[in-house]
Amino acid sequence: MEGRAAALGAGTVLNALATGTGAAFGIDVETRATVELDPAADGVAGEIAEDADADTDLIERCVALATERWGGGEGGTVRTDSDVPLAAGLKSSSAAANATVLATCDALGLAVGDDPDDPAVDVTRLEACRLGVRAAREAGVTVTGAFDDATASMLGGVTVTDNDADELRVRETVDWEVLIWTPPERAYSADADVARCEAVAPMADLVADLALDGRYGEAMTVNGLAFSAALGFDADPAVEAMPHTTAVSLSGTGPSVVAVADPADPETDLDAVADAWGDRLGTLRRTTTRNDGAAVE
Ligand SMILES: Nc1ncnc2c1ncn2[C@@H]1O[C@H](COP(=O)(O)OP(=O)(O)O)[C@@H](O)[C@H]1O
Ligand SMILES: O=C(O)C1=C[C@@H](OP(=O)(O)O)[C@@H](O)[C@H](O)C1
Repeated sequence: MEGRAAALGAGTVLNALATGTGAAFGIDVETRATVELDPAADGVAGEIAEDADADTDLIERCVALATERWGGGEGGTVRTDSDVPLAAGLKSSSAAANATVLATCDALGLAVGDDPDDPAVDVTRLEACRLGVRAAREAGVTVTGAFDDATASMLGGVTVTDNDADELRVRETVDWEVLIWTPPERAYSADADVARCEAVAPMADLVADLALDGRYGEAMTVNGLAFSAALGFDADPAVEAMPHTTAVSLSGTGPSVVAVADPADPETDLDAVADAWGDRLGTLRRTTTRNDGAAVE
């Protein structure tokens, strides 16, 4: 009983740590999971290809919760390999959880889809996403549950969510070119200074209003300024990028900064941003948004 799936990394439009309302968008950077189920196995053993010392609790819980819910409580193994850097603000935890839950469904021989009324669909992607969020809460890798990041990773496009209720408020497609700067340091969401984020709640409310109005670019840029200040990140990379982009923001609790460009806007120029960011330590990555989301492979 082997199953495989892949899920997306994502960038932030609105960090949910201030108010519980968040927004994010899927990008073309993937995490893949392979799950091998064995009814005789005692528990689940996880492995992360890029980092033998990283914490595998999240993906082990994802398999265990999924087999409890949709299978017969099988144990087994789970292995992820990922292009999403761990704890860099690009939603590695959401991508790993989503890929693992879908791979477990695949190993159980279940059909995954989006229409809950379709008799051919055993598990919807939104149900799978909520199970991954539950596992993330239990593993202690999240503050709010990060349903915003989880839905962007699972469904693709841009999503706006209420993370207190795990409710999807908006999902829309978005087509942007993307440039990401990831500094060498890491920032685990669970260690973020929540009180400092709550202090900028009036700005987060403004960002939510812009996002709910479909003004995702302006929302994202305001988010970046507010949360860079709250979390103590330098806003210079965002200021350098602003003249050449549709939007730019610190992603999640950092440290990555994500710049996006609407290809239909001749004023945007991500090459100019790459030049401006070129001397900074860390890595630069060019990609695009994705609107298809996670899938069984
Ligand atoms: N590829 C992966 N495979 C398994 N677990 C992962 C993977 N990437 C991240 N995680 C889990 O997510 C945690 C990091 O979560 P978090 O700090 O929220 O980072 P991010 O902002 O990238 O989601 C890790 O400690 C690990 O438990
Ligand atoms: O743990 C959480 O509840 C969250 C973590 C942040 O993302 P990162 O995990 O990318 O830092 C933030 O953007 C998100 O809205 C909520």
